Amino acid sequence: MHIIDKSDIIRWLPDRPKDSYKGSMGRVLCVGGNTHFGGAIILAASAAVYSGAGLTSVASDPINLHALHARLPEAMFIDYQDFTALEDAIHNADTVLLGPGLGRDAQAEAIFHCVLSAITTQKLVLDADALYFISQNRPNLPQTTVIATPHQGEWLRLTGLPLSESTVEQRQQATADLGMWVVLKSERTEIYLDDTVYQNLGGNPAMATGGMGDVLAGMLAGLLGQYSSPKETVLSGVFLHSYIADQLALNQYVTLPSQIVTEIPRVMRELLNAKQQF
Ligand SMILES: NC(=O)C1=CN([C@@H]2O[C@H](COP(=O)(O)OP(=O)(O)OC[C@H]3O[C@@H](n4cnc5c(N)ncnc54)[C@H](OP(=O)(O)O)[C@@H]3O)[C@@H](O)[C@H]2O)[C@@H](O)CC1
Ligand SMILES: Nc1ncnc2c1ncn2[C@@H]1O[C@H](COP(=O)(O)OP(=O)(O)O)[C@@H](O)[C@H]1O
Ligand SMILES: [Mg+2]
Repeated sequence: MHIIDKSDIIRWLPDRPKDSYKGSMGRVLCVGGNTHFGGAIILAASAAVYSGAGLTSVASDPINLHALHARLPEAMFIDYQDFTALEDAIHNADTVLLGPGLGRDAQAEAIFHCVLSAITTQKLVLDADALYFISQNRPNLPQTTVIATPHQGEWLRLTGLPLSESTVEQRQQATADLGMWVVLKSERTEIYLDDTVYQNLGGNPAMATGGMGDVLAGMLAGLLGQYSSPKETVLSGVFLHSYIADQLALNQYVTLPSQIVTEIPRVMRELLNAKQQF
């Protein structure tokens, strides 16, 4: 098992090219947020925007429209019940995040299948209720980069393997069977990328707050359109999420997911400055 190394993260950080424009910095679509869990998709979309994504859209229940725009006017909005608009939005994106706050009812299931079948080349991040539907239905996945971000409960539901009573080799095999890259979240998050496994040593108990995983999923989606290597992106996103949380925990008893979001641009700048000093 490899340990994620800060010097690699710094080296991999993309310089924002001088001729960058919004269309070249990643087009992200975040799908989720039912009438109860709008906060989950708003946090994820905020994390994508603050991670530097050029264009971010949210496909959600219309009840979340005003809250989204009050928090994040940078995001565009689609009613996720309008499948024609949803499919168009997927085809206009280069990365899709599916699951935070989606729910598990029949409407959520229909949206889940609509997104899976509309994906062509888009990279796909699956979290929360999208992972629930994967574990229930075992659908065919699109032939593109697919990244799942389960917590231990979601991992158990997906694979039947309790984290504490399984070996790395068993988890590697289970990941290969799933046919996705897996970010297995815990206090020592493990990242399963094909035949290589990484561990992230960052993170702390001040992160034990609802919405913290939604922010990680949004960061991964936001970064995927900016890095050239998806593997480096996943490792960088996991590292940055916990690195920011560890900085905040020096002065805070608890860290709010939205506080991680607002720190992302500053910390990425700090690490980019370190890269440019070499
Ligand atoms: N602001 C919002 O709108 C927010 C909305 N959210 C949305 O809520 C929806 C449901 O998501 P979920 O994660 O709460 O539910 P689920 O998938 O059933 O997992 C819980 C089960 O797993 C188990 N478990 C074991 N180990 C665990 C671990 N380390 N971490 C966590 N769980 C662990 C756990 O065991 P227990 O705690 O009961 O012992 C329990 O049996 C989803 O749409 C999500 O996006 C959230 O994102 C928060 C912010
Ligand atoms: N004690 C802890 N130590 C390190 N990281 C933690 C701790 N508690 C939570 N986290 C991190 O917070 C995130 C929680 O994700 P998740 O359970 O999906 O949250 P939510 O669904 O509420 O958004 C993961 O990235 C996990 O690694
Ligand atoms: Mg979660």
